[in-house]
Amino acid sequence: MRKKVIAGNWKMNKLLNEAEDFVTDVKGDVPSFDQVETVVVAPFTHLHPLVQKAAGSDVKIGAQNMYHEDSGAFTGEVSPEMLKDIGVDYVVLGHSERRELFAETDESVNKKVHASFKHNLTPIVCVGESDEQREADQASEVVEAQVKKALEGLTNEQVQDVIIAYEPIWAIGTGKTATAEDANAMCAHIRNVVKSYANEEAANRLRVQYGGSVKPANVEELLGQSDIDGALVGGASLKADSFLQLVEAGKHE
Ligand SMILES: O=C(CO)COP(=O)(O)O
Repeated sequence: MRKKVIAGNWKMNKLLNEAEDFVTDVKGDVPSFDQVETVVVAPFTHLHPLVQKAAGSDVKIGAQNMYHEDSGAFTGEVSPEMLKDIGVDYVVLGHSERRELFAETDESVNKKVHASFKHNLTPIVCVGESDEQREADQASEVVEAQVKKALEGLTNEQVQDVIIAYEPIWAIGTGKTATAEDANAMCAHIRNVVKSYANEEAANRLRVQYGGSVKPANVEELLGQSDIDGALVGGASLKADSFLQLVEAGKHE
């Protein structure tokens, strides 16, 4: 059985004191790491203080992006080595907002995935189709191409530690959620795509999250599906009480 991962992607929200208060509020109430992985994915400026706030608790901290090189003349970028150095454990890669607004490509995501393994960061790789692509019946192939490129060149040992977040773009921040059945079908498709080039065991261990308007009211149905192993949550992760409800729903005994 795959352990669920509930990750709150704050995007560009919260000032430092609000972020610290949030972690202080939730850290005593989240289930143990053995029951569910709880990740707060925060802006770069907040990462180090949040790692310190979360120390000794079951809350892990993730970054929203990074560059693929260790160091050098890359003004404005943050390296995987820097993230690891301050105690960050996860990194979200290829979010649709980064693909759309900041020219992130499947190639750059693949480089970053390799860099995350070099520095022992767990990558949360985002994939998902647009409204137009879904309307044109291209969702499966779009997602398949994104997954194949993102994971290109990984070993089976690495593949099993990847987290893929299936986030249909039309469901992000819109209040529209994919039906639990549709979301599950795409998550199962993703696992089958992985099986076509990694071994069965690695593909069965890899976790696939759903993201897009996940909230306390729909999380249980989504997480109850056979191939949905967690959630990547924007809006509903910003308040401590709703975030805790989401994490609680991911818990197994
Ligand atoms: O983009 C998302 C998480 O990465 C989803 O955002 P919402 O939960 O606000 O729809």
